[in-house]
Amino acid sequence: MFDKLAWIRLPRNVVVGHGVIDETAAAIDEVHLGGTPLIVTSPTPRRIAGERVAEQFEASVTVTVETASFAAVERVIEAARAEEVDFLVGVGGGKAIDIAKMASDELGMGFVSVPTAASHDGIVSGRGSVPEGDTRHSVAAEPPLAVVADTEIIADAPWRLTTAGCADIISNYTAVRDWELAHRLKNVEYSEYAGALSQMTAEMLVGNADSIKPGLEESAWIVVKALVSSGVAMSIAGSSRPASGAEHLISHQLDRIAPGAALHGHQVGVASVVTEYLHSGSAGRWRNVRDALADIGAPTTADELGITAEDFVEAMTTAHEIRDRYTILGDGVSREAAVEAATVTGVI
Ligand SMILES: NC(=O)C1=CN([C@@H]2O[C@H](COP(=O)(O)OP(=O)(O)OC[C@H]3O[C@@H](n4cnc5c(N)ncnc54)[C@H](O)[C@@H]3O)[C@@H](O)[C@H]2O)C=CC1
Ligand SMILES: O=C(CO)COP(=O)(O)O
Ligand SMILES: [Zn+2]
Repeated sequence: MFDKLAWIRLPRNVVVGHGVIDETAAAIDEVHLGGTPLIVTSPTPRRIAGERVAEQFEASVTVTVETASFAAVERVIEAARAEEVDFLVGVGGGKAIDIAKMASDELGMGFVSVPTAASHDGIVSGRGSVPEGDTRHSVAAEPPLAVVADTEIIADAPWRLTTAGCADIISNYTAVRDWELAHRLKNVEYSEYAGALSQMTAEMLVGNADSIKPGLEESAWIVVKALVSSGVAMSIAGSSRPASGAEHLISHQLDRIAPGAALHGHQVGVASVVTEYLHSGSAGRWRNVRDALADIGAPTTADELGITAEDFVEAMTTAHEIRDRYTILGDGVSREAAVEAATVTGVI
């Protein structure tokens, strides 16, 4: 019997442009979501965008979250049930959006994604990324029915959030290499479409690096398009594999070892310099990854991340334990190999 199944869930409305925050209710109405929204946001995005979304509805409820955790997801679920809302809107960075999409999944309610920063490629994906104890889960979550990305708001956000989003995209190079490796060595299911889309997204972003500059709304436009494209690759794959390999495992480990030190995108970018070195050696493409990061002004060293050499090496040597995801880290790199890779690449 033919037993393959592809169930690809994509957003129906993706609205990107200047001032489109004020079209949020219209974009929601078009996908036939009605009633009272629960707006899931964090303090700054609430002020910048959450209130502008809320005022487009007769009634709404807002919950403010601070961290990506299962406890925060539970709190949102309880609020949604207590207030008898009809659908959820995530307004903010990656954490608020992840919490909203995971709560929506549990509640069986529609989800709408309103990113206020181009800092991560989870704005479209049907995945949530949450730490728990010693592990980091990549869980299936409700993909957005609509995405509303206001380039005016996103261009006004601190520039480092945009360079983090670029670095999250640049890390697709190594994520795809890890995925191909896992396919060859461990027979992990691989989608050529998703792999090619993810890699092409990184290539296009790097090709447009000259147009990605602070203060240009055009930059927000280019980066949001890339983040959407990368999220679609994850939806096609049905996993975060096209956009998350060993560099993400190292970053997730850094979140545990040095919490709050740097943005997710910046961490995965620096980590991808060393994982590219592990893939292709000293003559390989790690310089291209480093130069692409440097061109858009993202960190290329542990020091620029605010992370000590010791912590970075510890993250490299323990990252394989965080999740059952085969990558170039195999069953663990030795301390000597980690120090060598991080030193040759100038990361430490
Ligand atoms: N589910 C998925 O497929 C993916 C999930 N992620 C997750 O997303 C998270 C990283 O997302 P980030 O956005 O980097 O972190 P974040 O959500 O913590 O946002 C970073 C900071 O920027 C603030 N912020 C957002 N918009 C702003 C604006 N316009 N002006 C001023 N401040 C603003 C936020 O309030 C927060 O303090 C991680 O937890 C990561 O694992 C990342 C990529 C993909
Ligand atoms: O950050 C991601 C893609 O950029 C996905 O992270 P996870 O693999 O933890 O879901
Ligand atoms: Zn990421």
